[in-house]
Amino acid sequence: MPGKLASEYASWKKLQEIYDSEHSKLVLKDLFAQDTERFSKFSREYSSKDGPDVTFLLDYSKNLITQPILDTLFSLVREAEVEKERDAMFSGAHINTSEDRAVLHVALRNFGDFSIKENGVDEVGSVLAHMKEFTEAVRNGAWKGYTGKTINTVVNIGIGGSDLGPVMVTEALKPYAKRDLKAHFVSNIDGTHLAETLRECDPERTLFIIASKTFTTQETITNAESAREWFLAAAKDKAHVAKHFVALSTNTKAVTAFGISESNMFQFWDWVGGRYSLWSAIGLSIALVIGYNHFEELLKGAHGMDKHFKETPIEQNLPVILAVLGIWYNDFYGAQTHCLLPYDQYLHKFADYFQQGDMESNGKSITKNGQRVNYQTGPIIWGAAGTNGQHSFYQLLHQGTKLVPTDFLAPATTHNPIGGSKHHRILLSNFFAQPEALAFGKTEEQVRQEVGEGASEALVKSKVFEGNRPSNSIMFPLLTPATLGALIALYEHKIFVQGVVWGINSFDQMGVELGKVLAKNILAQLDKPDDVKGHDSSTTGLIHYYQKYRKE
Ligand SMILES: O=P(O)(O)OC[C@H]1O[C@H](O)[C@H](O)[C@@H](O)[C@@H]1O
Repeated sequence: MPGKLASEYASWKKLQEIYDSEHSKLVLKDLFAQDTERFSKFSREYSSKDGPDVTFLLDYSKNLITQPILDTLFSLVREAEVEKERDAMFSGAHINTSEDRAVLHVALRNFGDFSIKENGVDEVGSVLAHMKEFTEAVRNGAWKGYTGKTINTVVNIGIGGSDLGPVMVTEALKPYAKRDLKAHFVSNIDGTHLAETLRECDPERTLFIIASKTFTTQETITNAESAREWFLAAAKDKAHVAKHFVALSTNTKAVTAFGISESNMFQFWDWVGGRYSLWSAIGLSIALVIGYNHFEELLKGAHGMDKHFKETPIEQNLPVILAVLGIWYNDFYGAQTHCLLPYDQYLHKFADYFQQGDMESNGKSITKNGQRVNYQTGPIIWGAAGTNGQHSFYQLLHQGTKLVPTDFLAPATTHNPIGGSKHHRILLSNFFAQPEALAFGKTEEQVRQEVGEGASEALVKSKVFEGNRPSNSIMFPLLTPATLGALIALYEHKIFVQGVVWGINSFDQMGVELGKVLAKNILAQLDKPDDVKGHDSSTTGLIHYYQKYRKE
């Protein structure tokens, strides 16, 4: 039942018993040796039923599980009524209870399959049409700047969900990009971010996209105001702002008060969470860079995964499978983190994106019913594009004291087959080798044979790989817009399933508020040492140090 403590479910208790009595016997080397069918039992191929072709393989055989463990994890999902909650989400029920909101990113990419009732859902099509018309005009040069020149640079000003999705996707889909349209993303309030970006912009040919769901975010509004000042220093006349500034927001009043007319505004709705918003008007920079048709493919790829999630029985449901494996490590093995390792340079922002997607969704400790959880919720998400990580943090993955469950992702084919795909074969050999090394390690006996007689015991021990470190591998033919859409939706729904099992609300973000309030108070005290009041001695000391050394 949504909001119930997960530890009260019978299957949770059973999982604890299984863990206590069996975990020392769960050794991947033995599990594979005992069952030659393990890969075919614990891997699944996804294929989209309609829409653009999407297919990928999820291999979860290198996990510390047996069929009975998996079955108990699926029972947990049933006990937590995940399917009921999923259907409630898809129907438009207000499952974001603390904010009394629906959660309908699936409505942004619904191509007629789900009937959803909520205010604004019937406007999705017209906003998409507006995005299509606008992006085509900018890309084909019909949209002109204030001196009659075409746009060659877009600057998306936004933060959090109004930044990370567009950044990650435009990077991931660069092969589809219009190369003569440069895209920049300014998020940080640090003036350096905007200043360094503006150095590369021509006011006559730059389009600023002010992306903010609330249109009250301090960083975004301050950056937008400074960008407008920079623009007006060249353009002089405020009337020219209309040709160079557009807004993506739910807050029409604040947008028009900023000086952007409603006709230059792309609307979305309060049922779109910031970290689930790249599918909405927030994706305008994506559509500008890769073209509207490719943006639509991205949406369709995600929609295919939505249908899979909505219609597939729990045992074959890929987001559910990823979710329960995560719960197994997080709550029974005590793993603190989850690592995302795409072996694809284009996906180099994938982990950054899901840091917000997962940690802002499931980094909660109070259930929907107001109880403190007595188990771990959302993991710390981190990662990097392969093979870079191998030369930095993989040491800890292989021989450190922490259990780090990992997801490896890779395309079979590269968009850049330089050297007859020589690079790609080397990349993939690493993608295959790392999970193998993590799972099966290297025994002391093997090390002894290698180092020969006379090697010190310490040296021998230091070269042993214990193995038994779990991972998932996801492989797809090529990173296309639709494939990326499906992969993002796969992880979104995984996060959803985990949130329901843990009984928390994955769709609010109360934890970001306190710091914002304190910063506002401190900002008003920064000028004079005498103004610094009401803080602990550490905070006071830090502010005084700043006041001693600051230069305007
Ligand atoms: O889009 P905005 O309203 O400007 O919000 C930008 C971001 O700021 C907030 O602090 C939230 O924690 C994020 O979920 C959100 O994506």
